[in-house]
Amino acid sequence: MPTSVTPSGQVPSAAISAAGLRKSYGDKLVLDGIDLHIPSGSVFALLGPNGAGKTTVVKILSTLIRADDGQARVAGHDVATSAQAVRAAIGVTGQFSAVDGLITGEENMLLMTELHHLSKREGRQVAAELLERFDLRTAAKKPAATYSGGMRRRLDIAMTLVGSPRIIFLDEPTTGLDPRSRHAMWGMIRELVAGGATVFLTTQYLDEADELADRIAVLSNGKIVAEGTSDELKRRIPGGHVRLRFTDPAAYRSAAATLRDITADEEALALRIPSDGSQRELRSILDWLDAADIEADEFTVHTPDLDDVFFALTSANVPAQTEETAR
Ligand SMILES: Nc1ncnc2c1ncn2[C@@H]1O[C@H](COP(=O)(O)OP(=O)(O)OP(=O)(O)O)[C@@H](O)[C@H]1O
Repeated sequence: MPTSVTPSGQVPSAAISAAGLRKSYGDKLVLDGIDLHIPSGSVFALLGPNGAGKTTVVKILSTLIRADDGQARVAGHDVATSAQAVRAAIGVTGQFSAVDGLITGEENMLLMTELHHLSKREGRQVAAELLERFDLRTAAKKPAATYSGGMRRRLDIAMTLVGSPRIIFLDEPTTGLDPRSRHAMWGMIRELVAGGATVFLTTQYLDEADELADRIAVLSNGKIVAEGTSDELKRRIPGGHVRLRFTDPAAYRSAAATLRDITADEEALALRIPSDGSQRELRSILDWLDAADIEADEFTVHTPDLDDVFFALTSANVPAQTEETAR
């Protein structure tokens, strides 16, 4: 759901904004001019293949490293000149967890409450509430080293929430989790947003961005090559088609000879007919097959998904887009 306008018709303030961020490591240009505008209370997903620079963006925005060039503001503060104010407003869970495996989940939480200068009583209360909320109450007295990957990740996020940050960076929050834990994590992220937080998520998983994000940016070769809602991104690339599959090679050959504008896959005995998947087009394809007396064993409709978008946009053959077309 796009969140560019609130129900009252106002444009929400940006929780995170950036202009022209650049970063190199030695000769390697990692970020080549990144612009961002992320409204408060929304989920933004930065999507990109391994090594695209996602963590580097998170590190710059969370003041862990400095950009070589460009500006960024988080919670209204400049990351370069007001790093302390930025840190006070954000929570970050990264690929390198803050969880100490040698102490219990509860002790990890209490340590965090001390870092946030909460009183002992308040600290115990906040820790207990968060352990309960993240389904860790029964495991609270066990060393974190004995936790599963999903439990560890939940503890990590619970620790991040101790200071009630309004802006939360989640760097690949579900990498390595099993499907059940991933879905549980998605539920928790939705709860954070329902509570008013802004979430900046990095992920390699397209379904995760599709599920959670109001807006998605695709990072490739140091640039944002596309940005929009999941539906907007899917509309930008062709790829919709109807797939006909045959079991009888003679029927396949006869159909392949009769139909025009198709792509044939001889090995799979399958034909692809370009289509936008609309009811009108599907009806005319079916009429057309009937008229030609073609009976396929399988008829499937394929609409472009985020996978198609991702592969189309991050393929090495696709030239970088201009600012105008990428927005
Ligand atoms: N401290 C560093 N010194 C040198 N190169 C670095 C450093 N940190 C990151 N890089 C390089 O910068 C590039 C981007 O790294 P980054 O971790 O931001 O990518 P990513 O998109 O988060 O990847 P992944 O999904 O694998 O975590 C990579 O090629 C990486 O090797």
